[in-house]
Amino acid sequence: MTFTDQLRKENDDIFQMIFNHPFVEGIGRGDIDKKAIEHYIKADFEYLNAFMKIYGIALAKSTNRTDIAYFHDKINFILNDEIHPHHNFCDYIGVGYEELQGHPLPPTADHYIKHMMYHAQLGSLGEIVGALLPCPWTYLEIGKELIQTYRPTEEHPFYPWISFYADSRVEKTTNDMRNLLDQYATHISPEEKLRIKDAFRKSCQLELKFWEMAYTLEEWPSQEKVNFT
Ligand SMILES: Cc1ncc(CO)c(N)n1
Repeated sequence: MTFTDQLRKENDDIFQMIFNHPFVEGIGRGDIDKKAIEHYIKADFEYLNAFMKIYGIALAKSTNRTDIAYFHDKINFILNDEIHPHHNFCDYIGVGYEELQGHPLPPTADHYIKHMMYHAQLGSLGEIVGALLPCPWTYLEIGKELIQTYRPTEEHPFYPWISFYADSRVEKTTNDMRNLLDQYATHISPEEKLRIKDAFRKSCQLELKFWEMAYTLEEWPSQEKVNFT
């Protein structure tokens, strides 16, 4: 069993909770509260901005051209391709994408990006990848699960979203990241492996909580804004 097989197995409890989350099931059924989608997009636009910055840090810590090219491609993928599932949600709720950009992050999304940033700033390349990997991996499996369970056709309102994440490009992103981490894990200490496991599990938990954040329209206790950067 590879290191990432082991990570997947040890976190199967969370993966199953994600598949059974009412927001995720709502994508499959084709009905989600419009306010929840709006909340999701507002947070996810900023989340993906943070994700690209972390790819940039991973790129800076890379030691060979293969890894540099990988992170470069992934930034491009978020910038130019991952806007499509967002547009699918925006079209469904009838709100322009621009209106949903530049909003402060609710607590869970704020926590998630700071968790990734922590490993990016203080950890090894392995730790960064451990924190990033649940992002494509959970979405790939959500896409596949939804296809299997709901067999959506092109008439399904979220067909573009579901087929985007079930697609071979997201599968390749996940597999490339897994290969990178599996190779990395062949020459690290048991302590570092534990740090990577911790980073990976927390990201899985925060993926689940991100859906819950959108579903419950989570906000800070006081909405009074501080300066948002
Ligand atoms: C929170 C979150 N996790 C994963 C993805 C997939 O890239 C996303 N768009 N947002």
